[in-house]
Amino acid sequence: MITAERLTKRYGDTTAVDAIDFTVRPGSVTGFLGPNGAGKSTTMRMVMGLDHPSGGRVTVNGRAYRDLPAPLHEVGALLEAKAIHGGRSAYHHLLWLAKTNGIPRRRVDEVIGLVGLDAVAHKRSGGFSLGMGQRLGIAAALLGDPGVLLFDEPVNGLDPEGIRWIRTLIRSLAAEGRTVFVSSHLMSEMALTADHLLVIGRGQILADTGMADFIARNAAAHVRVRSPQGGVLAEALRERGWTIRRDDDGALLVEGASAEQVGDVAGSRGLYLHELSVVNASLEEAFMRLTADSVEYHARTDQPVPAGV
Ligand SMILES: Nc1ncnc2c1ncn2[C@@H]1O[C@H](COP(=O)(O)OP(=O)(O)OP(=O)(O)O)[C@@H](O)[C@H]1O
Repeated sequence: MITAERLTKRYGDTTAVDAIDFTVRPGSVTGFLGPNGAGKSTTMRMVMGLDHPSGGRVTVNGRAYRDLPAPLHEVGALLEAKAIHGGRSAYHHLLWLAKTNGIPRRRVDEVIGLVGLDAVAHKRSGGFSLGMGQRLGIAAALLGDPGVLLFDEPVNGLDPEGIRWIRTLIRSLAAEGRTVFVSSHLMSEMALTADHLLVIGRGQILADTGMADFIARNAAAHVRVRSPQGGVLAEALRERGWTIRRDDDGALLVEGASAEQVGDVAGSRGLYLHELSVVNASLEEAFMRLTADSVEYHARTDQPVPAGV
């Protein structure tokens, strides 16, 4: 369990983390979402004792990181760009970590097998691909068999096979009853991985809720309809009081109506339809709506359709 109470971090005039309270619970994957610069990495670094809070506190299983008697057995983390001595092999890097933390040598072989690095374990890690480097970082995080795990952008730069592997691993760690806290900018991936979400914007918690609940509250399903007479159809739909937007390919996105209602309006005007479907709300849409005010720089791409198109 990870608990933050009034956790604060200031860098000069910047308040990176602003008196936040949250609890990350065992047995499920908690996703940590927020725009660039929201304070995710800073929060994770404070959990791992790499940054000192300016105020408040954060604990792992009730203790601050520096007070944990055997930290590697309590919490493991894959943070951004791990500094690993490139001249060392994966095996020797892990063995050195194990020795300095009183972990038996056989556990090194175990974690190497677990992350699938057996074939390259004795090669210099300096020549590792991004994916192999991530696997090595995860092996190090798992070395002490900790009950709490943090992953900061674990799928950054990975190929689809690597992404799927990490997703399966993260889900299985939570299924074993561990506390798993993971940040990612890949919304589609987060939607498949996390059960619970903690959303941060400008250093403050914007949402702390279950995945399904978050999407239902912050985004609505809509109807997508495509017609060769799109302009006439848009006008007819707008007359019914529904909000219409135009998708990149010219399709109309209708909010507040069912597919049947949209089809009936088209039918009553004798308009042809080339497509009519319900689009379920996505995590990405919910995230964009919730954090719109927390993003420092953003471009509008989804403009309402002007009247008369
Ligand atoms: N060492 C530092 N010195 C000064 N400012 C910092 C430092 N680390 C982070 N910040 C600032 O704190 C804020 C939060 O940064 P942080 O890296 O925690 O955000 P993040 O949510 O992880 O962003 P990203 O998604 O881009 O990785 C930003 O405004 C950042 O510029």
